[in-house]
Amino acid sequence: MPPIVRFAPSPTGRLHVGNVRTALFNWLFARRHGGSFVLRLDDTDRERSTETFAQAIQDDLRWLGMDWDRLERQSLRFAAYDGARDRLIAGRRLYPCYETPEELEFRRKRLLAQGRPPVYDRAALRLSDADRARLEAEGRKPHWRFMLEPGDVRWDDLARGAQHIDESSQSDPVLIRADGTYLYTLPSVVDDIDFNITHVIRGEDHVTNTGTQIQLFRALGAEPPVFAHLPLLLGADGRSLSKRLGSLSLADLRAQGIEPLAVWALLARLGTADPVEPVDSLQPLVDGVDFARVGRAPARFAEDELRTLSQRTVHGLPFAVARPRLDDAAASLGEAFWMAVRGNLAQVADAAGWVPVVQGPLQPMVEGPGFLAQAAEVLPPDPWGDATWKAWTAALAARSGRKGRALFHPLRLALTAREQGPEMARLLPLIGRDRVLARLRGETA
Ligand SMILES: Nc1ncnc2c1ncn2[C@@H]1O[C@H](COP(=O)(O)OP(=O)(O)OP(=O)(O)O)[C@@H](O)[C@H]1O
Repeated sequence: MPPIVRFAPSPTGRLHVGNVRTALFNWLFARRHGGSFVLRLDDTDRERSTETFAQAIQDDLRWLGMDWDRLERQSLRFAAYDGARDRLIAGRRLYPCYETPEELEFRRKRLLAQGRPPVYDRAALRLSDADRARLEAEGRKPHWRFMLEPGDVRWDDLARGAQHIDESSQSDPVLIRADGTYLYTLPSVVDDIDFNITHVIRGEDHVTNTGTQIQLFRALGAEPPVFAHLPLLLGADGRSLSKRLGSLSLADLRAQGIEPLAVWALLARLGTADPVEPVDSLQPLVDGVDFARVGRAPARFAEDELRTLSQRTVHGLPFAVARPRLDDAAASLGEAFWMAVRGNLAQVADAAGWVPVVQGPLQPMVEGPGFLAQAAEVLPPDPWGDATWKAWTAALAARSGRKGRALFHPLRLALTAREQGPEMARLLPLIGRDRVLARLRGETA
């Protein structure tokens, strides 16, 4: 059966590179195995989630070139969560509790003082109907706990290997707060069941919830999915990343002109057994995705590494990939122009800077006129091609007696008005004979 995976960010900020790494592992896994990818917006927290962030997350993922087969929003699914809640209550797996945070804290401290684990004692289960009625009459609202079954919960994690959590040492988790709002666990499991998620691929921040979630899947009559928990990505300083703090956002990288393929190449390979190297399509990353090759230590994200990789990516970027991001003038010059200039660009947008060199107008930089007049005299006739530059400079060397830098540099200055740049052999036919002649005469052309 083809896998169905999901990426489930909360729209409480812009995506950071850590979120993106988890997103792209999901996407790569789905594409590698012919499966599908669900984007699920965890927007049940109405105070912190915003529509602007929900849109921004989609924009950021689209900028990366990531598509999704299905989009879901938790805020539209409360009926499903309420249904699951009612089934759990009917099955006596969800029970109301009335303790205040202060009472719980007091009990926790007392247990610790006695040298016992601070596990919730299920006192609420011993309340009679009359006790509950009295508490409610006092104005107390219940929060709801999920009754864990004792013993080990085991799963084979695709990234971490065999795992187990002893649920006897855990407090029954609260699934619904006293104000009636759901914590993360129940909506997430209900969605995973309803969307037939086969593989939950996410950050290690969720490992500790997994035992409870597996029990919840079973309590709701479903088989748990396969899990893969990947190490969290850290900042270069070793600090954790957070959407709410705005750390290392994809939006910033985009504004800096970072190449999306470089983001993929770095995040898919960082901290794995495979070398980080530029790619010119997603295919090698799709083919190579393998959670067993991801190291167990948290990887650190270094922006300068990304910048270097981004430049190397641009240098090898096929025209078809670059074209949609070129301005009209650069795009209209076609593949030959792109192939000539790409090796000299820090980012795709910089191609625009080379358009006047090819198309004019350009004020040439000319040294004394004698040499350039000789150059004009031996300029080969049309048609021009890849070999023209070599033929021309050979003839000019013979004519002028110059060689090396003294031969080539004045030509580059006259024809491009720059000290450095793309190979002249490639630029020359793009500039064209008439414009070359004018520039050799020192005219703006
Ligand atoms: N540093 C990280 N490295 C890798 N994955 C991460 C990292 N931080 C979060 N994730 C993953 O991103 C997905 C979305 O999580 P979530 O929306 O809670 O992100 P968050 O950055 O932790 O959010 P917030 O800062 O708003 O709490 C989850 O699968 C989570 O495991």
